Formats: sequence, C-alpha cells, structure tokens
Amino acid sequence: MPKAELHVHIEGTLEPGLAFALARRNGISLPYADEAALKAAYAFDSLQSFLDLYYACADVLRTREDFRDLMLAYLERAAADGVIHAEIFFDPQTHTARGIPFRTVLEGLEDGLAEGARRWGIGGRLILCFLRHLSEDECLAALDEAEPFIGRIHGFGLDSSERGHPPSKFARLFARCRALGKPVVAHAGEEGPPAYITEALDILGARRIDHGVRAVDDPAVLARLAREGVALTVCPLSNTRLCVFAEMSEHSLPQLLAAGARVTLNSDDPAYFGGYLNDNIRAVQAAFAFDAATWYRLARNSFEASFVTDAEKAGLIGRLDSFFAAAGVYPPVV
Ligand code: HPA
Ligand SMILES: [Zn+2]
Repeated sequence: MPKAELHVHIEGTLEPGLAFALARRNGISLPYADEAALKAAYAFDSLQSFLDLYYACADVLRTREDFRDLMLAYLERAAADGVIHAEIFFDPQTHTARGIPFRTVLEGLEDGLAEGARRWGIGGRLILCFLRHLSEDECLAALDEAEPFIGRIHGFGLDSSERGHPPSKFARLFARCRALGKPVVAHAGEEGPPAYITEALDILGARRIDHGVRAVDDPAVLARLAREGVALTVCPLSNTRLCVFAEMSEHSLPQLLAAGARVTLNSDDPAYFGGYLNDNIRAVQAAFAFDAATWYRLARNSFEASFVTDAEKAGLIGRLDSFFAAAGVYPPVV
C-alpha cells in the first residue's frame, strides 16, 4: 500500500550492523562487544531508557558519508514497505554538541535523499527537531546555526525527554520557526499529559502532533483534535516497546480512530523498536483486524497530513487510489 511516513527519526534508523560498520570505519569503539550485545540492550522501560542508548549510538556518526549511508539504508527499507514520501526528523544538536558541523549533517542526509530519489523514486524532506531536555537558549542557538540553510529545511519539530519539558518552555523558539515560514510539529502526549498537546497547538502552533496517544485521557482534547483535523503521527511499536501501553491490544489507536482523529501510522525509531512501517502495520492488524476502508483512511491521512503542495498531495493520493482500484477494493468508504 503506498503511504507517507511522517514520524521517523533518522538517528533511530541506525541498525546495529551499520553502527558497528561506522564505528570500525571511524576507528572508534562502541561500549558493546558485538551486534548481539547491542541488541540485547534494547530492553526499554521508558522513553528515557531508550534515549540514553539512542544518543550513545549516534556517536558513530561522524562524516558526511556516514549520514548519507544512514539515510540511504532507511530509504531502501522504507521504499520496500511502499513508502513513497517521507518527512524525516533529524536532531542536529546531538551531533553539533560532539563537534560535527551542522553542514556535514545536513549535506550527508541530503546526499542520501538525492540518491534514494534516484534509486527508488522515494520523496524525502527533512524536519529539524530540537532537543527539549536542553534549554530554550541552546535551541535558539541551534536555530541560528540552521538559519543559513533554511531553504533546505522543510519544517521544525520538538523531541527527546517529554516529562518535565512542556511545549511552553519553547514559545520563543517556535515563534521564530513560524516567522521563518515553516510548518512546526511537536512530540506531545507520548508519556506526557494531554495538556502538553494543548500547549503544542496553542503555544507552539503545531500543525501535527507526534504521538498524541494520551489524548484519550482528556475527552475535550480528543474532541478538539478531531474537530480541528489535527493529524496524530502514531507509532504503535514504539509505544509498546517504551511501555506507553503494556500490549498492542491496549493501545489507544481504536479510540483515536473512533473519535474521528486524523491518525497516521509511523515507525519512530525502527532500528530500536522492532520494525519499519509495515511491521507496525502488521502488529496493528494482528491486534485490531481493521477493514480495508480503515487502511485506506490511514494511508490517505498520511498524504493529507504531509507538508507538500496540494498538487503534490493530489499526485500521491492518486497513487493510493490506483493501488486500491487494482486490488479491487475501490472505491473504499472514506
Ligand atoms: O519517540 C520519541 N520521543 C521523543 N524523542 C524521541 N527521539 C527519538 N524518538 C523519540
Ligand atoms: Zn518520535
């Protein structure tokens, strides 16, 4: 099924095999004996327990070529899953803090995007995420560094440790992002309360909410999301791996859909959470057995919620419709 992926962190696509290959290439050592030992560390009990490992592994990314190879490996997997458009997060502060120039990160990722478009016809854009565990002034300095490259950045986001770092901490930062004419998104309501979703909308001007699965804890917030057509980029395997929900069968996805929220499905950090987008779809289907119309709706939402022109959206949705027509289940109920 053709679809867009709107919530994937490029650093979270670093597979153990590539991590060790890059460590060797750069003459550095990872604090794990081998790939199996690294994989064994993928037992998380919270967002923070994952983030500690995610930031540690990112240390193997040093050169423009490393970032290119990382991007290309993700795009190959995504294209194989039917992703035809991806809006991909990157965390420049994770790299600039280690002395890697912003330009090296950006140009390496762009090299990968260009090669991926040539090889697989997949369209990719970059969304710069700020790390919310850092201060707003540090994030403003990161924005200063990015500004000379603004034409190459598709939008801005907010990620990292949610609890204790509400969206309101970044009001000035996101006002500047919006003034630059870029769409903004924010992680909210993953581990944090529904109030963080409201802050992301009202204070940051977020156009999509990343995760947002805790909206079900506040009926007013959930009703608002549905009424305003705010897209939620839901990441089912991430949520179960990070113990946001104990089991897939307990995920709030059916409640979000039933309330009329504009849900999309995504992989978040596929190297760490047990799968790429189709693995997420299979896990959801195993738990909830959605019908074809629901799958059409989810895929269509991914295109409608993307930050591309209306003409580009129409082209992407046309490819989805052709797929459903060929499968003989068209026109689906929308
Ligand atoms: O799921 C996430 N939440 C917050 N920050 C992140 N950074 C990578 N993945 C995530
Ligand atoms: Zn995320």
